[in-house]
Amino acid sequence: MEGVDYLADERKKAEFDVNEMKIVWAGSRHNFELSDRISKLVANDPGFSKEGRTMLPRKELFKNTLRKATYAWKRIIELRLSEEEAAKLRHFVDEPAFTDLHWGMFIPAIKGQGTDEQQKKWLPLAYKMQIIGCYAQTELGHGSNVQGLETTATFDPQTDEFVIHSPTLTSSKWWPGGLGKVSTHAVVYARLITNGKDYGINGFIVQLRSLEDHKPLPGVTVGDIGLKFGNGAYNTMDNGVLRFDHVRIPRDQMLMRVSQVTREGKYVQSDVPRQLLYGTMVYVRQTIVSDASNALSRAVCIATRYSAVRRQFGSQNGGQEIQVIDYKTQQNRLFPLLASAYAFRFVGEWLKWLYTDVTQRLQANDFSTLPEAHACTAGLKSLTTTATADGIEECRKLCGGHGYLCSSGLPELFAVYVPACTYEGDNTVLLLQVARFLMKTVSQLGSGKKPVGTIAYMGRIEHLMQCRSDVKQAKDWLKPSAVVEAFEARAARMSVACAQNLSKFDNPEEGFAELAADLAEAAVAHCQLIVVSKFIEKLQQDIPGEGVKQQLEVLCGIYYLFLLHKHQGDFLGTGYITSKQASLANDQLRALYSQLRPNAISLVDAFNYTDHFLDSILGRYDGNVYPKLYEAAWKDPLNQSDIADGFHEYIRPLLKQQLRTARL
Ligand SMILES: CCCCCCCCCCCCCC(=O)SCCNC(=O)CCNC(=O)[C@H](O)C(C)(C)COP(=O)(O)OP(=O)(O)OC[C@H]1O[C@@H](n2cnc3c(N)ncnc32)[C@H](O)[C@@H]1OP(=O)(O)O
Ligand SMILES: Cc1cc2nc3c(=O)[nH]c(=O)nc-3n(C[C@H](O)[C@H](O)[C@H](O)COP(=O)(O)OP(=O)(O)OC[C@H]3O[C@@H](n4cnc5c(N)ncnc54)[C@H](O)[C@@H]3O)c2cc1C
Repeated sequence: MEGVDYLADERKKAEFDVNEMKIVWAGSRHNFELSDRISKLVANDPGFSKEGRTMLPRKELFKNTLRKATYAWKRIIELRLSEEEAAKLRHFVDEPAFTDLHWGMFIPAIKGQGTDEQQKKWLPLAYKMQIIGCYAQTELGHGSNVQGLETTATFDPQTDEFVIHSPTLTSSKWWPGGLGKVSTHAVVYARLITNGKDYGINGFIVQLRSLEDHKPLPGVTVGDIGLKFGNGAYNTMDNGVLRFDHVRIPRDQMLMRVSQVTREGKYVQSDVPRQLLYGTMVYVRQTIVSDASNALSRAVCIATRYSAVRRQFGSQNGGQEIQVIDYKTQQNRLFPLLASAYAFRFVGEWLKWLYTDVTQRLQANDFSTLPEAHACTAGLKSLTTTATADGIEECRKLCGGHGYLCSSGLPELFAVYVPACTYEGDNTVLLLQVARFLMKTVSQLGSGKKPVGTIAYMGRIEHLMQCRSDVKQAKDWLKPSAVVEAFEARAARMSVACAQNLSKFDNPEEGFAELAADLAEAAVAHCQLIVVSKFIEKLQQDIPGEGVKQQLEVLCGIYYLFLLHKHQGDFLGTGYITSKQASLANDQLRALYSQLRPNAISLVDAFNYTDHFLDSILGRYDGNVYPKLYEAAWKDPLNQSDIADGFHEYIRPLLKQQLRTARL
């Protein structure tokens, strides 16, 4: 029945002020009001409908995305939306498109690596979308190893130009989003060669297509790389291939903030570190962490609502069966994901602060916090995207068979999300960057250099190497100090063990390669410590709203106790806890699940998602699942006629043949 809220009873059980929780989730009242307003604007506009998206063939799907992106731009102009509002609108349109790369990477690359003059020239064009750009770094042969890129940019002093060239097949640019069919320009990463010397990778602004007829410019070969995983999903994006045949660009299209080439062809390295060339990646990794909480919370919202609607077994005397959310096994799979969504939200907020801080310092030529910012963005990107991709798939399973239907929203969400584990740095490669940072920190411990920020705990290494947990009863695991010390001791001991093993090798690089799996685990332990600490720090703030803080305390407890349970081997193996203390942690975890249960639906309501954004029958706000599933099935193209296309060619002859055989 329309208009009935099938989850109303669940909502009545809430022990906290949901509206206040919405503000905590959004980060501020301003953010909440902004998201609320723009998400409704998008949901109520038929121009942004998602109807039938997963059924469209590629060409139509792609054209539909172009239509939506252009329509979004039209609305942004008509409504005079600010930059912040426009970004929100694109977010709620919820369809990967070339605009993500234009706004998310092309513009940031010019801002971060261009000189003031270059920014003045290119940014106004890009802001008005008079040029459309992408980020062309990865090649067919190299993605993770940026220093291994092969495209060349050779300076020609005769003409004051760079010659951009793809010398081999493997040097073809491969993957850049927005490149295949849309971008007019790209920031291309190529080896800078001048006076016969190779100075490594640098960014160059290169025009690819005519601004008149959109044809590729002479020397440019460009196209789409082909269909990707999933129905609809990331196939709305034109990930592209690009080859250059001696394409000439003016010298001033080399992005020159980090290094310059003079009119005479002299290479000049400025006093900013070369790593700033990787700055756009650091920026995007930071945004990916916040985005992990968006994607995970969506999946969790669907699985939680459906788990309250779905009933299986346990009916007595014809009464109702049990809601599957009441099974402890369902809670043990679902509630840690709900807690993780909140945990990633808060660590994302903190990371945004860290990024802003490091950016301000860089502007003042203070590069001291860059290594930590790199380690944090790389490590947290890896940790949160891995957990989110796994979490979305778990949510699909939590919804049983119906989760496998596209109308559940989960298959497409997974297919769109899962490449986040690979793009912007493969998750294992990024963990090894964190491990390098940790090994460097451990090796400098005796030098008098005090570790600060997220590795400050290493400064208490002597204590952390020998302390033992003092937990005596289950509720002792609710003490923040007990928890933080447990995660610190585990991370510190795993890092020190790696460092000790590394010291047995004559060649440190060989040792690093041999011990890579252990090093990646130490990096995970360090990153989990950051997430746990930031959640606990959040709880030390003043949080208004009846019962809000208490709910967050429950979620925080579930997040760290679930990790402790899952990684028991690390905590026991490093000798910080006993098996009795591990078992007490598990007792406390179960108790927290019971506390969370009545609040589960309201905790996902606090995400404030519209049904348009969720795009899931199982996750509908009103819980009216079965009639809508039934209705949706009949919309499938296969059901447009009772007799299937192909019946006369394939099924009828079969049946006839069976009849003949039967008569024989
Ligand atoms: C709202 C906006 C939304 C936006 C959404 C956009 C849509 C998203 C859609 C998806 C779009 C997807 C788009 C895409 O996918 S774009 C393509 C993304 N590609 C990658 O992420 C490639 C990953 N590879 C690398 O980053 C490098 O090759 C690595 C790091 C692996 C090695 O590197 P390298 O070969 O150089 O060697 P090294 O390890 O000896 O390191 C040397 C030193 O440099 C330091 N170092 C390294 N890296 C950084 C850094 N970044 N900042 C600061 N420092 C850094 C490092 O600590 C070391 O320091 P030290 O030990 O010597 O002190
Ligand atoms: C959907 C999508 C969008 C993308 N968009 C863009 C874009 O807009 N612009 C752009 O430039 N690029 C883009 N990329 C490319 C992306 O950044 C790369 O694919 C990514 O950096 C991984 O590199 P790779 O493909 O070379 O993986 P590989 O490095 O080849 O990874 C293969 C395997 O090798 C392992 N491995 C590699 N090196 C090591 C090591 N040192 N130690 C241990 N294990 C290792 C990895 O863990 C992985 O298991 C996109 C990719 C995807 C999937």
